[in-house]
Formats: sequence, structure tokens, C-alpha cells
Amino acid sequence: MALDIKICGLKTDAAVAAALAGGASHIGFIFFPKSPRHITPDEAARLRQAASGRARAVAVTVDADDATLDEIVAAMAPDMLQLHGKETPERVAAVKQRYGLPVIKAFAIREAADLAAIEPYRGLADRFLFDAKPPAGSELPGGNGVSFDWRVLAGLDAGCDYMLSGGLNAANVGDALRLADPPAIDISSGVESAPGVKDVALIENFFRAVRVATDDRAA
Ligand SMILES: O=C(O)c1ccccc1NCC(=O)[C@H](O)[C@H](O)COP(=O)(O)O
Repeated sequence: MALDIKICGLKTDAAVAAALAGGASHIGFIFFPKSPRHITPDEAARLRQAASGRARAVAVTVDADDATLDEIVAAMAPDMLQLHGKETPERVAAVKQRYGLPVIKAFAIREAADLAAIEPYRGLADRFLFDAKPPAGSELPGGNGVSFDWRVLAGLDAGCDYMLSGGLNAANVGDALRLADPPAIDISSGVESAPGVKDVALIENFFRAVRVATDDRAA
């Protein structure tokens, strides 16, 4: 099965183009004002055009209310919504019903026991995203460049569809793929030269590293 790759926190045409050229299956746009990757729905609407028919545009929000989601969905017509806050199963169900869009629900993971949190969301979220717990003092629930022990994911059942996220970069993605064998991966700060500043060369380098690792897996 092909590995899905999401490049998240895109803010420029050059970064979107590099993600698409590398073969991203998903591109993520952040709607969280405290994030250095935050953009407006109108900016996302323009940026996502290049991805039409090539990659899924994901709107990433944190405990967003209906009015905020209404504005995002109306402006940029995302292919998926990523809920990266403390959204309850009931909220996930309500969001799915209101917009008729697939939902990625994010969870913060440090140890195997943290995976129990997904149980009430099975059958509701279309895909899970496993990110590291934010470091103390961080105002961001994601995009912190911190990883967790990927080996805890190896125990998940085969039917569990998820993205491995948190602290990935070109140097460690091979280990992540080998240890967890995930169906999908997600990266943000590992392809940045500074917080919120995507670097085309780092994006290219990341895809190169993924190709090397996946070729090794297939061999
Ligand atoms: O990236 C952000 O700034 C962000 C802010 C608020 C909520 C979610 C956010 N990112 C979500 C993602 O999907 C990131 O790609 C994920 O957390 C991994 O980030 P990184 O560890 O930097 O690769």
C-alpha cells in the first residue's frame, strides 16, 4: 500500500509546489492564530488551488467553533478537516455531519497507554493522527518538532488508519517507517528553516529520504 505523506503548515506557493512535486498526498493549512504557520481562509483558498486533483487539502483547526469552521469551509473548500484540539467524540460526529467531510482526529502520545484515548473515536474519525505531547510551556498543540517513541504504534490493530506525526525529518523518517510501519506520515517543522518558514530544499530532501527508506522496505 502506498504511503500517504502530508506536508503541513504551508504558507507559500513555492512550498506547496515543492510538496506536490515530491508526491505529497495531503497538504495542510493551519488555522490557529498563535501558530507561526497560521494563515487566513482566503490565503488557503488561493494556495490550495494548485493541489486540486493532486493532493488533499486539509484544514487544521484547534477546538474551532461552528462559525470559524463555516468560514474556513466556505472559503477554501477543504477535502478534509483535521481536529487538533480536545474535541470530544460528540464534537467530531457533529463536525462530520455539518460539513460532510472526512475528519482526521489528532491525539497527543507519549506512551502506549495514551493510545486508549482513540477508542471512543473509532468509527467516527476517518483517520487518526498521532503527534507527540507538546513540550512544557508550548502554546501549540502541534508543530513542535517533538517526537515520541514510535514503537508504541506497532501494537495497533491493522484496521487502525493513522498518520504518524511529530518531530519527523529527513534523518529520522527511515527509523519511523521501520519501527511503526505506518500507513501515513505527517511533517511540518522538520522541513522548515525557521518556525513557520518552509524550506524547499528541506522538503525535497525529506521526500528523498522517504524514497530511500521505502525502497529499502520493498527490497
Ligand atoms: O503546526 C502548527 O503550528 C500547529 C498548530 C496548532 C495545531 C496543529 C498544528 N500542526 C498540526 C500538524 O499536523 C503538524 O504537522 C504536526 O503537529 C507535526 O508537526 P512537527 O512536529 O513540527 O512535524
